[in-house]
Amino acid sequence: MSTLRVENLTKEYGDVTAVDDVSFEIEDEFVVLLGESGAGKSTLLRCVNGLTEPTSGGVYLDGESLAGSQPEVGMIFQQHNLVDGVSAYLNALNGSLERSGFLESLFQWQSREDKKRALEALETVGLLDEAHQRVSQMSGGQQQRVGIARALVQDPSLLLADEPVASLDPASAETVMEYLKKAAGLHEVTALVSLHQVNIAAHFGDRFIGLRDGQLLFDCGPDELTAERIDRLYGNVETVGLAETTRTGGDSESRDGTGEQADDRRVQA
Ligand SMILES: Nc1ncnc2c1ncn2[C@@H]1O[C@H](COP(=O)(O)OP(=O)(O)OP(=O)(O)O)[C@@H](O)[C@H]1O
Repeated sequence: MSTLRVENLTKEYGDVTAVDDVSFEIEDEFVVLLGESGAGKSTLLRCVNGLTEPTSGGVYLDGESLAGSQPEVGMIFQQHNLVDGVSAYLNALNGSLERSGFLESLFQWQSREDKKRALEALETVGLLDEAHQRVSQMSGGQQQRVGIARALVQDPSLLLADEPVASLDPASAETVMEYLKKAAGLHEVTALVSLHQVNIAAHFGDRFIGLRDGQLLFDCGPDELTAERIDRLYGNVETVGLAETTRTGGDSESRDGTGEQADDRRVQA
């Protein structure tokens, strides 16, 4: 397990501050990054995996600065980023490219260990029987599971996923999230996953970081993911029908240091 520390991270694009002085630390958890479109989720994840250079602040994995692309960081994208014309197995095996190198991957010089890892990763996401099927013949959910397998083959200590289920129907989205959470647990990786579906987030997250206009609005556990917090994040739009009124009587504190009390409505998973 690894510790990810994001410290005063800021990313500006001209006049737009996409990520605004965000700090948090996560360890051994499955953390969901919530926020509406444009809140800065993708930019934050891209800064963490080195695809985007922050304007200021830093990102550290186990105390080491994460600048530039890092093999310890596995990334799952919304659009799979798979090679359509080849099998699920070869796509999964491609994850080893991040560790071994381009030539080895091009000539399929991956080690026996890598090949074993690719099959194990496909088994983790329930696709061992489909290992030799072309990705282009698979459903969107299956393709995303291949994307998870590929990230696992990279043997990361930190798993990032940017809206991994945004383009899937609700049932497939649940299935993919189940496999993603299982994979993170089995491989003991810290995971940071951006989602905009609050109900799915509430079902799977161990912890929730809310971003609004690039700023950290809350950082809380499942008991503190209240409808009021979600309303503030989305402006009363997305929570219609999601929030149930339940009286908790709890007095838990938020982790964002505001000392704010959890209100008495919680989002139902
Ligand atoms: N390469 C870029 N150049 C200029 N502005 C950008 C760039 N990338 C993001 N932005 C801006 O930064 C802000 C945050 O965008 P970002 O994509 O990180 O948000 P998001 O929460 O991931 O939203 P979405 O889910 O729609 O991608 C937005 O105002 C966006 O227009």
